[in-house]
Amino acid sequence: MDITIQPHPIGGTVQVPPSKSLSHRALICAALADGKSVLDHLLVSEDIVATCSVLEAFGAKIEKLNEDGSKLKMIGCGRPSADHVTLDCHESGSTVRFLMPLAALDAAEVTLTGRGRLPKRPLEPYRPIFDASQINWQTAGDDALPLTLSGALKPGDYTMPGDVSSQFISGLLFALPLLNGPSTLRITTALESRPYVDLTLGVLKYYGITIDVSEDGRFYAIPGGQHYKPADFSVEGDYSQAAFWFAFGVNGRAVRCEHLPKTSLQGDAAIIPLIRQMGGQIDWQDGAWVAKPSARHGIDMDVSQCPDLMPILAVLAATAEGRSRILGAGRLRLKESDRLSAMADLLTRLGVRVEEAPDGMTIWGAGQLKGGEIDAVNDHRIAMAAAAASECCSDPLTIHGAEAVRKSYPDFWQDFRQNGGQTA
Ligand SMILES: O=C(O)C1=C[C@@H](OP(=O)(O)O)[C@@H](O)[C@H](O)C1
Ligand SMILES: C=C(OP(=O)(O)O)C(=O)O
Repeated sequence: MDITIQPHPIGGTVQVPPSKSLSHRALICAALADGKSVLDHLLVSEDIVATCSVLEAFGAKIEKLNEDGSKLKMIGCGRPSADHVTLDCHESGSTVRFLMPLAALDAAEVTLTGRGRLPKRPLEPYRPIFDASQINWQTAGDDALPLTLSGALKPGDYTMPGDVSSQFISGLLFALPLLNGPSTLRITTALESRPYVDLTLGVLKYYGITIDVSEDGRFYAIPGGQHYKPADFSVEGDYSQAAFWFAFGVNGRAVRCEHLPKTSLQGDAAIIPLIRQMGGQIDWQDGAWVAKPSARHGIDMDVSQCPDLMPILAVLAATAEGRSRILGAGRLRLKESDRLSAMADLLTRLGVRVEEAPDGMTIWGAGQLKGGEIDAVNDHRIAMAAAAASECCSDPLTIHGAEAVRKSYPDFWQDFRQNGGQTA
């Protein structure tokens, strides 16, 4: 789907969609509990559909309690039991990494498949752990999806790099407590995207799972024989998605983002101090964050703990005065697209001077951007960052592949239009 945007200031009030990360976690924990949990204000998007379909293949039962499925009753299955099934993880890195250890919990044979770029995104950090459990790991020879696993995950003392994806750590934290003995997990590098592991620990605790973690987040002691306890859960708004609206607000007219808590375990809440550090105005007003039109200057930003913010931070840098540097972004090349090269290409096409590096980029603020055509490269965050950039374009901007937003924010273009976006 192509969308052509006539540049126009964006402003108004937005109901921020539910957190994708928390929606995945609440669904998984409720599915592993032995009993009924009511989950409310869940995100409804392609990635969440993927997680729900795998959880149902594990034996969980899902009953929608409203039309779009944002409220549902989960009848948990306790321990997953999936044998000789194919688990379609769509394009969701969270789904495949969170659920792979659970799929290998018992001596089952399961095949995991993926779509788009998912088969190319790393899975090998799990390989030594699965090999240690004598789990048979069968692919077409490139460690990628489709992947067939058979065998049973065993308790043990495991190690894992912390600079590929935090999702591998979360995946082990979901599964290891269910084993019949204790395990430990030691992170062998710096831990990046650590807030996501903290998010996992928080939801696990809410569902009755206890894990001891060291101060630096690089050592986990996981008692076995634990049971998830059913619990109702209501999902808070998504700071990763709110970030796009904050950019609209500081570059256009004021934007009020509702359904966000003032503080959150979500790592992308870092967008607020980052915008303020640039000189942008964002205030907590009557129970919501309000981003207001405000000039900004360039800054240096380390995104190693908040990688999903990189696309919108690149746009905020391009529309600020002076130079900005984005650092700690090497892992952005491993997402739904190579986001570093995608954003360097997008901004260059819009007339911005960008210097790309292996793990980041330098951006010279251009104030006003040119119009033109860009490709969302099948990446929801690139599509939404392009929309944010369009607000500062002198001419219309056409986005090819704008439908990519359905992965995490299916109503994005509707919300965009409702807040002043002019699209053809
Ligand atoms: O655990 C999660 O919910 C996520 C972790 C992050 O991945 P990495 O840990 O690979 O950075 C992030 O990019 C992704 O959108 C969601
Ligand atoms: C990378 C993302 O998600 P996932 O890893 O779950 O595909 C994202 O939402 O930007």
